[in-house]
Amino acid sequence: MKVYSPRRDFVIVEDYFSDTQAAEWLALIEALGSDALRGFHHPFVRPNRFHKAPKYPVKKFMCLGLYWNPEDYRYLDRLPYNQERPFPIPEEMKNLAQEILSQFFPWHDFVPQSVLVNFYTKDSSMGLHVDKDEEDKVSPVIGLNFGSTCRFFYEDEKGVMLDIRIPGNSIYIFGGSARLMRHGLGSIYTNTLSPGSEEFLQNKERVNLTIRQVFSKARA
Ligand SMILES: O=C(O)CCC(=O)C(=O)O
Ligand SMILES: [Fe+2]
Repeated sequence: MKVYSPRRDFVIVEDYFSDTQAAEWLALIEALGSDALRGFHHPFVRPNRFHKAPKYPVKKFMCLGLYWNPEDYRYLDRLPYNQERPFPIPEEMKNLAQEILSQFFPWHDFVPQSVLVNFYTKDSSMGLHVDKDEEDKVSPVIGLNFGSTCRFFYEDEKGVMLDIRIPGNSIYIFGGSARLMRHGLGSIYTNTLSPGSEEFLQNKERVNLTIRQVFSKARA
């Protein structure tokens, strides 16, 4: 494992997952993602003044727990396109989040309420943005990364945009003074699949999960 902080309150842990662990997480994501009603889909996004037929920036997407609606940026209990309830966040993923925080980030009462799963391919990227659709804007965001390495842009303490490479089998956490930093995704590098993902992902594919607390007070 290699632990480092590109800026204050932004922690990256490379080689966090072994190849067997990565394969187990990817098998779980594939199983959930292949469900026709609640699994991966390409979300609708609203036309805007620049794009008559905009596309969501990743190939496919799903949520566990609360659904983040890419159309209006709100969190929902049910999928807006078929009124199903999303899959709940698996217990082992909730436990993983607690374990990650206890090891690498000083935060105690984190309640995972939504997991956004983004599936990137060679044409995917994600523009600079701030994760600010959560009512709770202080609980950290935990990212799990599998597959290809990507270029990750982030804002430092002075507001300067910098970039780093985020490989598969790594995690990142941003909270505290980094919780509202701007960030975005650039290119995905070729021939960088991390060990354990070969069975599930092709060259230039990447899966990212972000585990979030959405509401300020845990909901029953
Ligand atoms: O893919 C990533 O690492 C980040 C995704 C992201 O920024 C988001 O879903 O808000
Ligand atoms: Fe984000």
